[in-house]
Amino acid sequence: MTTPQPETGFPLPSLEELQAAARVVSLPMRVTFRGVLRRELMLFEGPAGWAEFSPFLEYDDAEAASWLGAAIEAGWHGFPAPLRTSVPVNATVPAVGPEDVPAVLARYDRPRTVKVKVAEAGQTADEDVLRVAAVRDVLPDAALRVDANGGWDPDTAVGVLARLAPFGLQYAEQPAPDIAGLRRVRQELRRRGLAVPVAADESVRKESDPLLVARQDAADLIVVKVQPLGGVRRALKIVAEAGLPAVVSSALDSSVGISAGVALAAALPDLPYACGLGTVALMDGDVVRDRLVPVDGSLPVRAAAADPELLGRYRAAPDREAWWAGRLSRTYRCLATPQR
Ligand SMILES: O=C(O)CCC(=O)C1=CC=C[C@@H](O)[C@@H]1C(=O)O
Ligand SMILES: [Mg+2]
Repeated sequence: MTTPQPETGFPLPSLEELQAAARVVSLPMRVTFRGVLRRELMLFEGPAGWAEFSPFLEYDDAEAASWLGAAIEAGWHGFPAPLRTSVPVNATVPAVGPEDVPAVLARYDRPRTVKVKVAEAGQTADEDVLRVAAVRDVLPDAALRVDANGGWDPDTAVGVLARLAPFGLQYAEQPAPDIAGLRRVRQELRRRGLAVPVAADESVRKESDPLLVARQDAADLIVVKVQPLGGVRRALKIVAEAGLPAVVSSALDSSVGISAGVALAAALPDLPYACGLGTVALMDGDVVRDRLVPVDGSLPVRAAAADPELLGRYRAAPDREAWWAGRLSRTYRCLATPQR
């Protein structure tokens, strides 16, 4: 172990130790999400438990560094003590056609909250409205939220949210690409008397300063994800410093990564919203036998250990293992010698 790193706040195992503990898998999805039908990820078996390192393939090494910090926390240091034994989660509906909405929702056991993806590239506002309407038809009493992933400009966001507001929206996640856009959407929604709170996701996890959105009063709440924010402890600190309500969400992880999200949700002093941690239900394969799939709208707070047979079944092809080994070495260097 090294001395505590400024980036992570805790010592790092050596690269050789990480390499020896690493496995790479490719998990099939049931439905396209973020444009992918397979989720590739690296797992480590560390002394404190199983850990996931799964930055999306297009991320560069500098962006992936905080994801590796989160995995090292999970595998080598463990999580802070939980304050609760289960956490409420939302169902997630990808940008599917309205006819596919009932089948997606059927994968979830009694959801009370649903997040619906909107503003998908190549789709129209009418498609968003039809998708949200289809969810409302199936679940008349559920809390509904939408996630635009920054896909609208501020004017479009306000226009489409005005059409979606009558369905009853708990909040709109990242309705515009940047902090200035979020501020404008928030102000304009208020001016028009539309009671749709604005949540920041990419404007927290992709900004060099995750607190900027709170300081600039650009959102009503923040979405926090363990891997991009560098671990459970760092995410807890960001939430405390932001002073805004937080929603814990996934990065489309296997059950191992989801267990870290659950650990964060379990350790937050306040958990006012259901967590976006139900995404294992969208996957067709997992590395854990007792998968962290929501039951009766919630997940238990517990660790998740990868199973040797499943690791073998979903083992990635040799060229992909080599790619991940290269990414691990480069990302480790970024983490051990931070630029900032
Ligand atoms: O929050 C949820 O309900 C599920 C997780 C989720 O939506 C996401 C997971 C992974 C990558 C992101 O594009 C996406 C998000 O934007 O929140
Ligand atoms: Mg989001």
